[in-house]
Amino acid sequence: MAVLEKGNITIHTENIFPIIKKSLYTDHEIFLRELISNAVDAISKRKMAAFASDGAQEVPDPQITLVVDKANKTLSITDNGIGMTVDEVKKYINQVAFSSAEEFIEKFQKSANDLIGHFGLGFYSAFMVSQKVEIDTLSYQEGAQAVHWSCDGSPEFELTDSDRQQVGTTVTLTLLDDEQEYLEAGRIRQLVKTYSDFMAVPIRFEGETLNKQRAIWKESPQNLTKEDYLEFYRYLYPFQEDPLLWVHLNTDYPFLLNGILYFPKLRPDVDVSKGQIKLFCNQVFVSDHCEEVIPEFLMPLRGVIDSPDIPLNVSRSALTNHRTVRRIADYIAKKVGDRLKSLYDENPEEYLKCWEDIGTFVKFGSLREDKFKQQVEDLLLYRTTYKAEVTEPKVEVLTEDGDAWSDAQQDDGVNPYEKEGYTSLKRYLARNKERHENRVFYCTDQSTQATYVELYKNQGIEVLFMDSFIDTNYFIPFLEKEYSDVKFSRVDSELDQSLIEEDKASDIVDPATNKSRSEQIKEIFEKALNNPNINIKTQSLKSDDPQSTPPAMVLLPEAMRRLQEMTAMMQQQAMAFPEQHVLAINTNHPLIQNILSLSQGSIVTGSGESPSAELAKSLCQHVYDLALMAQKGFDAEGMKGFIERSNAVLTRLTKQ
Ligand SMILES: Nc1ncnc2c1ncn2[C@@H]1O[C@H](COP(=O)(O)OP(=O)(O)OP(=O)(O)O)[C@@H](O)[C@H]1O
Repeated sequence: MAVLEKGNITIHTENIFPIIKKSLYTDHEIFLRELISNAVDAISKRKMAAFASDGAQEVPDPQITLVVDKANKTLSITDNGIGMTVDEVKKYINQVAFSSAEEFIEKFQKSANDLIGHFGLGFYSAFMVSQKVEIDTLSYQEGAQAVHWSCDGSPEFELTDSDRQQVGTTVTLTLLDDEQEYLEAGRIRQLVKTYSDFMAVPIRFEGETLNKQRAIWKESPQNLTKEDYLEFYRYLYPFQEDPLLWVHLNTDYPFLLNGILYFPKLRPDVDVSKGQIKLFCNQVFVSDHCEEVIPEFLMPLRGVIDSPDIPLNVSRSALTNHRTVRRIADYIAKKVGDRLKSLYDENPEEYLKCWEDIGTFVKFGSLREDKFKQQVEDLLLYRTTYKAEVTEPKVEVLTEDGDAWSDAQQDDGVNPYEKEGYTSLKRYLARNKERHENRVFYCTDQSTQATYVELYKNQGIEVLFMDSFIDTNYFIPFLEKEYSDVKFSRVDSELDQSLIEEDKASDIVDPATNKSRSEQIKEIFEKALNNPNINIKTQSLKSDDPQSTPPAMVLLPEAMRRLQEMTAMMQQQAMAFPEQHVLAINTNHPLIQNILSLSQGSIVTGSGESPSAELAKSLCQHVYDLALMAQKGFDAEGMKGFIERSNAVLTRLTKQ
């Protein structure tokens, strides 16, 4: 074996080997990713060369083979790629590879462990785990001489002839004593799965192919089926529910970017602050966390993004401010918005199916990013008490920026979302302009606010259900800021003028006391409840059938309730029922009128109140209990009291 050359590798840093070995401590495992990537590159170069020679050269099926030799403590990576000539080894290994390693180390030393992918150390990363690295290679070029390069981790190398017959390269690592884990089959499999799963060349080890190879995000969306996307998702996130929808990113200008982002079905126990999107660079896995590249509000998404234009050897903080990265983030947000818009326009059924799950996400995005908000503004849906009937005439919406609605109209002229009981805010406001301009009535809890909703519905007033956490705590205040004329009132905050009529009871004055009936009712209740925190108001609810309206309702004024909600949220507690609240007594209701008569008919005796006055008092209490129950239900103590009082009332009523 002729020694072709012995020499020193030219390096400028004192000696990079100790640095490679020690400083890159945490990430030793990436050596395999780097060597496999080189092998894949060599294979595609060979393909290109064959292509250029118009098929004059035959190219074998591409393959990378990993072999472990435990006795000799070696791990080798063999490819049937382009190979290297002596001159190429001298140039690419001794010079190029080293100088890029040097550059990398310089950067690395500056930003320590902060680098996102530890990319670009390339071939020399092999020295992190090896006491000796050998290259055995034969170039594809005709008449090339196979060469053997060997280096023991000092800047000295040796280059000799080799008797290799097959075109390609084998890199053999004699592992350091404390790096023996890389002789374990399980570890090798795990590394290939993690980093090189989507490399387009089969990676063979102990008789099997370890990698999946197919990177569908690099393929054209036209060639992919729904099943392809689902299968890929299930592969990336096994044992998870299927995603709701996905966006295929595919651009080559002004940066190269491919990827697929999925909207998962969010489970409450998933921590969405930790991104689950995988970052790749030319199909090589880089990181599970790419918070710096993805806009924060897109963090709940899953999937893959792959871009060689994301700089990987800068610190994470530098990455956030990097111009290309910011543009990529904007691009991704825009594409997500576009996808939602097209689904909204083209497939209302599918959009609605997803809405309950993606609604929070879309709202959060709107809160966070103005551009995104503008994009999805008209796609935000609210469940409503209004339901468009197919026979109804089309609602004309006059919005400043045109009728964004028309695209979603269907043949029958009825908005498909309204047919299903959903509306946009714009449509709600337009529809109710005549009756309550710029007022939105909403409900946050369908069961505890059912009485109120019913009351509004019966009077033909439309109520929106805004019952998610984000609605009550963030989104309503946000919408009020955005649309400064619009005010939101929860159905139980006050009784809108349109629900009440002139209180006849206030006109009827009792000559004996000089008090109106309303004042008397108020007094009876005040006395019976004897609680200064309850502000009693008398009002007359509009209805053709007063018996069907509630006799009394507990009201929590909007501003006061919101303040309490906010305080509770900041203290991370559930909001306690406000001590101070309004009790609106419906003077129109027969029960209230009966209580008044009962109370007036009572004779005050010397020893206290007459039985009918006492009954009236108990009934007042009962009316209040029922109003409270309709508002919030009872706690244990409240329930006990309520049952006791109810039994007492019933006993009294059945006494005769
Ligand atoms: N298996 C191989 N077959 C053929 N040539 C190789 C092989 N491995 C390395 N080389 C050559 O050595 C050069 C240096 O490799 P190295 O991995 O250090 O850097 P790189 O691949 O050019 O860049 P990167 O920093 O992205 O890894 C390569 O550009 C290539 O020309």
